[in-house]
Amino acid sequence: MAVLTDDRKASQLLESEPSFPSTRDCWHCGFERDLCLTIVVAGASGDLASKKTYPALQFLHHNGFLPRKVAIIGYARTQMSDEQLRTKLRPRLKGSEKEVDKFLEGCTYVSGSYDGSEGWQKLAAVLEAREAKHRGCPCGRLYYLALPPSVYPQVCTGLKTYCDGLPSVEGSWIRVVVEKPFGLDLQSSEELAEELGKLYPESQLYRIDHYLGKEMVQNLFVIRFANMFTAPLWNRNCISNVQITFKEDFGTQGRGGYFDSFGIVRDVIQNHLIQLLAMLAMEKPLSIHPDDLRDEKVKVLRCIKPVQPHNVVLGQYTAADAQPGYTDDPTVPAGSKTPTFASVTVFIDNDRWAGVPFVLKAGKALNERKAEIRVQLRSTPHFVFNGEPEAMRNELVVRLQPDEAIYLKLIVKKPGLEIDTAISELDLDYRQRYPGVVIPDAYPRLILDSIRGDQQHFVRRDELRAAWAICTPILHLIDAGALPVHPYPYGSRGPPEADELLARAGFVKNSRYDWHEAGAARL
Ligand SMILES: NC(=O)C1=CN([C@@H]2O[C@H](COP(=O)(O)OP(=O)(O)OC[C@H]3O[C@@H](n4cnc5c(N)ncnc54)[C@H](OP(=O)(O)O)[C@@H]3O)[C@@H](O)[C@H]2O)C=CC1
Ligand SMILES: O=C1O[C@H](COP(=O)(O)O)[C@@H](O)[C@H](O)[C@H]1O
Repeated sequence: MAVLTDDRKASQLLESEPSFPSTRDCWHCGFERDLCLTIVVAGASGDLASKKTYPALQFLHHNGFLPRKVAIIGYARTQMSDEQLRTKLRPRLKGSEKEVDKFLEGCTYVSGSYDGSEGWQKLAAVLEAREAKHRGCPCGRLYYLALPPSVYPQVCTGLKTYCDGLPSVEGSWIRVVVEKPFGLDLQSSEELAEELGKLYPESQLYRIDHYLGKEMVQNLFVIRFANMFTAPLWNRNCISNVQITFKEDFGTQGRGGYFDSFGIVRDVIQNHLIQLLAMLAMEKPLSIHPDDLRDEKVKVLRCIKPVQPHNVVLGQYTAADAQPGYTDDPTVPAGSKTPTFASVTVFIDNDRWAGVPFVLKAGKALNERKAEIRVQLRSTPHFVFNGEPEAMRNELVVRLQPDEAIYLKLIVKKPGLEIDTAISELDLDYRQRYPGVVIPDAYPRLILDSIRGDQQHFVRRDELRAAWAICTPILHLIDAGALPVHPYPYGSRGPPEADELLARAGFVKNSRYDWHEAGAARL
């Protein structure tokens, strides 16, 4: 129970109890209509909160995905009034002024420290007062930590100690949402998990990896297990190699100070790309129950041996075409060797995948922004047609972004009188196939899942452990400066050594593939 020492403050807080003046019925929420939901955004004054958390909440609110009895309370150390918070958030929110105002009316702010008790007591008083007004209703409290992980233990201790007093109404719950990075290596991640685990059981912890909230990542599960044609192909007999690629066409843009202590392997590969790998390679789960799915992800991740140094290429971007190099960023320490590019090949030691290279590639300041999965099949044996048989390979590409698409490169007869071959494609372009359909961003989906209590797209502790186990030895070598970091110009495809690694993985690039936008002249 909260202890509030100052009665005057308590009555003020009670008077200012917020709620959304939403008239929209929450018909498709999938949770109790009566739920009194309070979302606490800890770290509300920060970047993540204003860039991602609040806009995602506004999206859910605007589209009727939040229950009617909902309030959003920001909490952070910065002294700010409710109105100042609203002014700060306003430019980040979308929609008409009326809609934005409606959302912001339900957003209030409490300031307090993360390590003391006073702020948490104030917050607890607000929560309890609000829930008392809705006596008899089940209450949900979503504690969203938009904060650096270094303060998670303090914040969770404060929340647990002072803000754990839920009314005893059936269906009431408390959930804690945390953001990566979850540690710097296996040991520090385990220590953090241990500390949080003492305060909140796994069932209450929602670890966000926002790639799991992307449309095409969730689609992977369906493509793999709802289609008959994928099942017989999805193994070492048919698949030659797999590439999972993340590319950004911009550098650290002033975030270099943060990035420099992590590097691209911790920033993108250990989490997002390994999660994609698990979704791509796991066995079919018993059911779509979150734990059945996560059990399978853990199993496949545990079959992956730690990354070997000879299977790694690292890079760091340098200035080119008036674009600054990584170390030109004033927030980056001079002479830093932190990789902004990495390509790593891993192998899955199980019956399905033994010997198939999975190349995980991530880089900043490259030639394009793109995230995709490329499954390259083996060449057809005894190729009786003209052309280079090695290069005539089927490829299934799942493009996560930009512009979601799935295409299968297919060998066809080149139209005409001769029997000649060409590579064409079966092409599912989401913009064309689903015109006008808005594909929601990852954050609204994941926040909605956490409100619904669905942990399917959140990282379980044993998954996290398995992912760190794959990357930790190589990270220690990188940290020790024991691996070469190749320079690559800003805006290029990365260091050429990465293409050599890809070639060693058996990838064959077919230079004859000639893609035309729909409607343009074809072969
Ligand atoms: N629905 C749609 O929108 C469709 C679009 N297309 C488009 O057609 C174009 C060609 O498609 P696709 O063949 O799949 O993709 P790309 O030609 O872009 O790339 C194919 C693969 O080859 C690699 N690669 C590229 N250049 C080299 C190189 N010089 N040496 C070694 N490897 C290289 C790429 O790596 P890396 O990514 O690291 O450069 C990637 O793994 C793309 O722009 C694609 O978006 C095709 C079909 C459908
Ligand atoms: O987690 C991170 O992801 C972003 C890329 O996310 P996306 O949804 O825009 O693809 C990346 O820029 C950032 O460095 C990393 O920390």
